[in-house]
Amino acid sequence: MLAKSLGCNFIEADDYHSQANKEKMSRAIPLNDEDRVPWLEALSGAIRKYMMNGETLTLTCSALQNKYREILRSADPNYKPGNYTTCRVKFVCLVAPAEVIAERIKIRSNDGKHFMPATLLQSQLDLLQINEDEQINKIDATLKLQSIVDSILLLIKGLELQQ
Ligand SMILES: Nc1ncnc2c1ncn2[C@@H]1O[C@H](COP(=O)(O)OP(=O)(O)O)[C@@H](O)[C@H]1O
Ligand SMILES: O=C(O)[C@H](O)[C@@H](O)[C@H](O)[C@H](O)COP(=O)(O)O
Repeated sequence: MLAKSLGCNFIEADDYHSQANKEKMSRAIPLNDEDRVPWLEALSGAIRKYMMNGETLTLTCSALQNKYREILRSADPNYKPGNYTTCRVKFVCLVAPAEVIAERIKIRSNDGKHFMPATLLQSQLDLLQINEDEQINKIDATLKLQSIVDSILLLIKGLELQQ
């Protein structure tokens, strides 16, 4: 929905997972850094391709830790580690109580449309870490989808005004 509103490209990060990663998650085994790094590097390469073409991209991704987000930020060839404000890769964190996320994952995996079981949620929440200095905006993910999209569009407008 956000990509449609922006008229831009869209990537769902799960589509970049190897078959081995998907199988591991479907067996309820959390990924480790060795599994994640090639996946994040492939995503970073995709971001860079769009950026170099002067195109905008919306990416939905569980980039749980700053070290993972750093790989995505490095898609910007001018990015200097830690220079979050000038980096052209921006993050928005969708926040919801664990019970809400668990319920949504359950519904989704019961539909048989996704490899991720609800039992993996706790390991994801344990890893999730956002540092204050990254200044990542948080949006309430319990809102209606249209309100979430509108809030992100407002944030993007704010960022554009700063430049
Ligand atoms: N704001 C929302 N309100 C109600 N249901 C939602 C909302 N956002 C996502 N969902 C539902 O939750 C499930 C997981 O959403 P999804 O976009 O696949 O999340 P993620 O990719 O972050 O795990 C989907 O079935 C989706 O329809
Ligand atoms: O780093 C990881 O452990 C995985 O990449 C993992 O985050 C997975 O991709 C999603 O959690 C499942 O997909 P959804 O984001 O669609 O729930």
